Amino acid sequence: MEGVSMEGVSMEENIKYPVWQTLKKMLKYCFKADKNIYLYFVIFTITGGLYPFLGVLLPKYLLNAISKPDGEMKDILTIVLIFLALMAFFGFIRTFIRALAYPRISYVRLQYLGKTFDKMVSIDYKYMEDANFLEDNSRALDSTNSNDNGVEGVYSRLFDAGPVALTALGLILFIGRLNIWILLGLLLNVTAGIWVKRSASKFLYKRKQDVAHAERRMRYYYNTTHDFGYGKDIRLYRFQDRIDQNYNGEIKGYVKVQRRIKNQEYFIGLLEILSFFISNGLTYAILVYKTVNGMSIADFSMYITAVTTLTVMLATLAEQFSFILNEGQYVYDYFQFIDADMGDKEHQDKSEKVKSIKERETLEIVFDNVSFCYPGTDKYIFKNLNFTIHKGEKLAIVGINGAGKSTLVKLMMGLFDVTEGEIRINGIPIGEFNKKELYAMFSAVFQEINVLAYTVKENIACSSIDINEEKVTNALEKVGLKNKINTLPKGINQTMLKVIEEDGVEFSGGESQKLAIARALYKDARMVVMDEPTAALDALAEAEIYESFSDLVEGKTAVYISHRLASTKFCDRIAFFDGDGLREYGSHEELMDAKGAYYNMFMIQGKYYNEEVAVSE
Ligand SMILES: Nc1ncnc2c1ncn2[C@@H]1O[C@H](COP(=O)(O)OP(=O)(O)OP(=O)(O)O)[C@@H](O)[C@H]1O
Repeated sequence: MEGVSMEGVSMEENIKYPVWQTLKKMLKYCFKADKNIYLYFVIFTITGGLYPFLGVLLPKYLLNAISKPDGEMKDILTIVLIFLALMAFFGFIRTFIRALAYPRISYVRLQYLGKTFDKMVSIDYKYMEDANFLEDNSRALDSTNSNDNGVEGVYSRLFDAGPVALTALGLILFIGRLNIWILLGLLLNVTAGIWVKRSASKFLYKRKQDVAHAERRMRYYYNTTHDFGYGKDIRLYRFQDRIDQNYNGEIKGYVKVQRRIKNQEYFIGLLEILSFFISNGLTYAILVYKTVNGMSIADFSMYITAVTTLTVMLATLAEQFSFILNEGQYVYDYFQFIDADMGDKEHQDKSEKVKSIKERETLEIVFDNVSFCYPGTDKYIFKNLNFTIHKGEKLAIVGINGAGKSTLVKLMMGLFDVTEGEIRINGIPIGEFNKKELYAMFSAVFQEINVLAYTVKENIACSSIDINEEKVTNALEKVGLKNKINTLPKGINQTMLKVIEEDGVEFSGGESQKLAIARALYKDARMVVMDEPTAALDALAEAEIYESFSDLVEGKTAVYISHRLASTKFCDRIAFFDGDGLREYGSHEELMDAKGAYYNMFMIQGKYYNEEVAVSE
């Protein structure tokens, strides 16, 4: 695929792209999405294309009527009225059709935007944790975000270009019959205009990485100062000065990029002015010469209006054409982005080979000589890791911060691909599963909880159809949220968050965590993965979850990551990770007897609990 590196999905700074192919694709897409736009285009082109001719012809007819020796006021008025009536008629239709078509064009653009949503939620997870991913693709993504640029900009300009092109064509034939040099002068002017705009845009496109980089950094300051979440830390730790200081540095960087772009535009803009002078000089010289040699004043006036109108039309056409060329580039990036396989395409050959395991079969997961570094880094989080999570086993994963506990579960669930080695689920390498099937095997609760602006029951069932309300209520009861739900006016039908509905309910951190556990319970997948699921819970709620843990994971293989070592007691085995990988593995009793790293950590944590208990006693 031209210009796109599949691995990093970063666009090369290649400013060539297949314009016609891109436009053809856009036109086909528009036809599929809304055929009426084509009908409107035809009417708009005819009415809008004829309209300017009225302005060109009016002066000639008027001057002829006025200069007639026996000319009457009545004739002049009739001419004016006929022209005005025709102008009003064409003008009205043109404006009316445009008003009908534009919302439809916006609708088509929103369909493109919807496709980016689909894409973003189905591409491999590894892209979501890649800091450069959004930056590399920002122009492709932005191309669906505005009414003025990108997809909608190109459609609007194509729509508007119809009448302009029709008028220009008529006037070219009209003026061409009089004198070909006037036309050539005008064409020189237009070509220079297109060239100037295209050069400026190419330069801007080449700098797009710099611009996106500078904008991302600027946006960071906007987000941190506007996000309530940062408000407390910024005030209490006096981050204001630091923010000011850094922001001022960023502005300088941003302005530097903008200045380079504007300087370039300025220099090439001077050439455009030069071509304008040449073209206009030529036109006036030829028309004056012709009038001196016998052409009537009425014709002089008509040709001057025709040339002026054609100049405006060609300039508009040039502007539209350059705009389409320039913005089309971002639409091309958009298509490249949508069409690129980022793990979201079902492969014919792969789906034939796709393996699956029996419906309710309990899972066994084997890490076979697994090594892993995050994409774009060379630091190994694991090297030659070997261990097995047996069928039905409850494994606690504990260890120091940054040891790779969360990374381990991300690998196990296929969110990242291993760098070396293999992970197998019931003997099948995870790469051979269909991604949807793989994700369906896990009920997971993560450290970060994401509540969506849907109803409580939709947040738990993760669907809006076929919700088993009894199952929802049971899950809520098991995680201790029943009382909370009973206080909500609409119960499980209450919308969450205030982003969409004003009466949306906001849960506390702990309540959201309980909701996430309820979601995992409802999913009832074959394996349960809990990554710090009780970090935000109070001691009572935590104890309740601990007590009901066996019930929650009954008959399933389960992995429980926690810094609270008390949680390890209800697990069958413990895997202790330090910065160098898996350090200790065994049951709680075995590891305590071994008096190693786990024993030390357990004793240190226990010491403070015991002291606290002693003090309170
Ligand atoms: N997307 C990422 N890209 C690059 N490095 C990452 C990424 N996510 C995590 N890391 C790094 O991987 C290492 C392991 O992180 P991980 O979150 O797995 O540790 P953890 O054991 O779960 O830590 P904690 O106990 O603090 O939650 C850390 O050094 C972290 O900085």
